[in-house]
Amino acid sequence: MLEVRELDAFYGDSHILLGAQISVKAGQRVALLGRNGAGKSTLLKSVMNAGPRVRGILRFDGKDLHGVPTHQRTRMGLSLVPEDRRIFTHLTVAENIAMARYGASPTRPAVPVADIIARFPMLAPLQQRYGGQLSGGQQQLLAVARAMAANPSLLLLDEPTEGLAPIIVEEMARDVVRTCTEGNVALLLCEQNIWFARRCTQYVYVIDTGRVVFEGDWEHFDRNPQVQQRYLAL
Ligand SMILES: Nc1ncnc2c1ncn2[C@@H]1O[C@H](COP(=O)(O)OP(=O)(O)OP(=O)(O)O)[C@@H](O)[C@H]1O
Repeated sequence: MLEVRELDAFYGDSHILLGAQISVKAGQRVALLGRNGAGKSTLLKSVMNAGPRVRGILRFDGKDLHGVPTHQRTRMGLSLVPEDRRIFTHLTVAENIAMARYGASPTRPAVPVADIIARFPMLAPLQQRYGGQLSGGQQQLLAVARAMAANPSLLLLDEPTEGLAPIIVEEMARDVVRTCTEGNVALLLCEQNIWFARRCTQYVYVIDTGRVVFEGDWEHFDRNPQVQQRYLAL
């Protein structure tokens, strides 16, 4: 489904990704781990055409993504929750979720708000509350719920647990796994929280200074403590 090969990414003259290679299969849930500044967000943004200039192979469902604008990538089934959430603070929770219809297409209609709320139970009592009145954790859940309302086939999540209380992290892990599994939605998750990444995904990539330095399932990851110490400081 997503194929990234020999991907270079640049901000101006800064060369951030150096030949990065990852792939995500339909319905597969994949973690991308790495230290601060390793290039995780840059990779997600490259997939969405949301900032860096890129060179290399970038394909989604067999289609070359070069030159495809961001809104079109959303209509193809890609949905990104960026690190800063981008919640509309002056709209209610229900209205924020309903905004997903602007990314919909005839072949990929938005999921009704009520269906999304049913999948994210913590949002049910908050439906009429304004985005700006939510806690950080509630805002993050809302951002994930809104991304799912766009009916993606691949969800890109950028460090959703940053700064969240453990109880919300657990709730989010449950909601993410359930909604991805029920809808056969693939996941590409950038994380520093290994517990959450392990709970949500089946396969792991580790990235360091713009290069993929490890890939494998979690068992393989556990058998390589040197990778964890060297690249993740675990
Ligand atoms: N808009 C930008 N312009 C210039 N350089 C940038 C920009 N965004 C990120 N960078 C640089 O690119 C490198 C990779 O950043 P990136 O955000 O991809 O890392 P990350 O692995 O997601 O880290 P974190 O976990 O801290 O979010 C860093 O050195 C960062 O300073």
